[in-house]
Amino acid sequence: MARPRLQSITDKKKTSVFSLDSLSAIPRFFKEIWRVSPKLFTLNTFARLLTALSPVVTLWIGKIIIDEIILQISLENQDLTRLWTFVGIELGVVVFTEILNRGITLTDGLIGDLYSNASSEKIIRKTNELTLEQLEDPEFYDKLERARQQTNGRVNLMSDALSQVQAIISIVSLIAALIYFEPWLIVLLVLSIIPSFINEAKYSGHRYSLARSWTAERRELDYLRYVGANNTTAKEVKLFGLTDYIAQRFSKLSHKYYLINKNLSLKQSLYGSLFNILGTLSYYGAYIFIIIKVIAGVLTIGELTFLSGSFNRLRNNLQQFFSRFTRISESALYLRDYFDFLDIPLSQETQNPVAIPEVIKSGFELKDVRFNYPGSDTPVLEGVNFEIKAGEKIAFVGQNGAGKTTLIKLILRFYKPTSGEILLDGININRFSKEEYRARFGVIFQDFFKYEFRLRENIAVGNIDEISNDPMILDAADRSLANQVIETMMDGIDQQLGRRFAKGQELSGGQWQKVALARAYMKDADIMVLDEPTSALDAQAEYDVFERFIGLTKGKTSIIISHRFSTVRMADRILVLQDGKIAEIGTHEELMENPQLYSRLFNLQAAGYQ
Ligand SMILES: Nc1ncnc2c1ncn2[C@@H]1O[C@H](COP(=O)(O)OP(=O)(O)OP(=O)(O)O)[C@@H](O)[C@H]1O
Repeated sequence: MARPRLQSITDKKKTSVFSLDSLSAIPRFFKEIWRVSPKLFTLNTFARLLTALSPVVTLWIGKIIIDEIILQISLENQDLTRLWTFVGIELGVVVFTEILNRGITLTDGLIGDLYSNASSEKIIRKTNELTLEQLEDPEFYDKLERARQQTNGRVNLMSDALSQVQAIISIVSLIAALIYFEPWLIVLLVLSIIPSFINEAKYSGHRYSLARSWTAERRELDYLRYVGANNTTAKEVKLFGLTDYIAQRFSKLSHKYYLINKNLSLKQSLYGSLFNILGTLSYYGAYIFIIIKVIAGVLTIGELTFLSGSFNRLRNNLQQFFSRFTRISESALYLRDYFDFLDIPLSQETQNPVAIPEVIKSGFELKDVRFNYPGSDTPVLEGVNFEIKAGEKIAFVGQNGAGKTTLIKLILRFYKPTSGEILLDGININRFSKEEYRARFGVIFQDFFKYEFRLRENIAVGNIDEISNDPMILDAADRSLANQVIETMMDGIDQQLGRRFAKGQELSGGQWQKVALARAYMKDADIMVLDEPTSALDAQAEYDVFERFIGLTKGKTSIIISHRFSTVRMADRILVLQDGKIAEIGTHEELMENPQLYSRLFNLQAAGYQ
């Protein structure tokens, strides 16, 4: 828990000037909103400007009407034309304002929806631009988390900020009217509002600091919620009776947050109510002041209603203005998180990339490759030297944690070696455009993702441009044996998979693996990388899959990771990794002749089958 505490201290520093500092993100925010829909935004702003003047106009008409009524009562020959005209005008203004208000609510909602969709899309796109290294870093992850949150907050921020502009116009017009009659009332008003504003500002700053310093814990809470209430974990949770454990862990942590938050809320409301009473007292002070003036004959009854109405409106408007201001500053802090996330610098794209050879001639060469995962001092790979010849099928074997998948991640450029280099046809792979380089690979990972989309999509993700190319998808399915899965589906290739959505069909582990393997066949890749592609397959399916694989990928460079030696032995050469170093390398026969790790592990597995 050391990190959050430290974070909250630094955040406090940051938020002490929060109200002005955070507002710097607002202009960019409005630019984004404008881009989402210039038409709706213009309509919305225009409607707000018009409604902003309605309070002072209706109060002023009200004053004229009351004075006119009093005048007409005192006359013998009454002429009510003027009176009814103003009543009519007031009605017109009220109806028009109501229509405008409806329009504002409608456009607020529409712009909000568009903006929230656009910002979610931006987050998805930005996430893709980040490296695995950045995404695995908890600090980056927290940023992502904070950017993802508050999507609704950002929408409210928009209507708050626009309402603020509207409020300023109303306030200025009401102030002008008050100054015209009684400038003193303004002084009284400002004095009564300021303490309440300071209170609001102070506590919303604290609230943000708290929320921010709890990002990591909130992530934990989300995770506990996911583990405790999820169809994929339900089996284990029930079997191991984990509900109480998870619920208690959740409630302990969430209650801690609740208590701190409650404390803040209590203080904020306590002081808030006190300062509100001050505002009410000031209103009555002003009211008495105006009544005395009316009795003294300085002001008319119409002016009394106008002034007391204006004063009250102004007080409410100012109070809302200030509390909205603090709300805006608070939301703007979250907005800054969102922009911070969008502005995370991307790792340098390869400058002046070298063209990738059309046909791979000599293959890969790893020269003295060493690697530690970022933030860790433990070497995962040490002094790794070997070649993968063009067209060769090489298998990586070794015990759990030996570094096999890591080696693949380096070859695929998810990470850069800490030292040493990886060459393709003699050129350092970092010199190729990352996108073009990766496009040459057909890959299935050990921890492939089960997209709860249609079966078609689950295969086409290997080459998403071909999502509508049924022959290609079916062909890839044939190669990976996923055709057997398609045959059993009610909706065939368009079967929804998983249980999350309606009509979804869950697959068995092996069926999922066949579907995922088809992704690697979705393009005519030069290099195939299969990281434990058959671990969930039955013995017959595994044999069939590999027999096909060998036949279909003749002449293609392939890397296979497997713990099954029956599979591994089909490779041209086998690289045995042990604790991040190459222990042995050679053909199956060569390695079997040496009484080392490979032959020991092979015999161990073979003995298990006897
Ligand atoms: N993202 C990561 N961050 C930090 N360490 C990692 C990460 N991924 C793997 N490691 C560590 O690197 C080492 C090698 O892991 P790797 O996944 O390459 O092993 P492997 O040989 O593929 O194992 P397995 O047979 O179990 O799949 C392990 O000690 C693991 O703890």
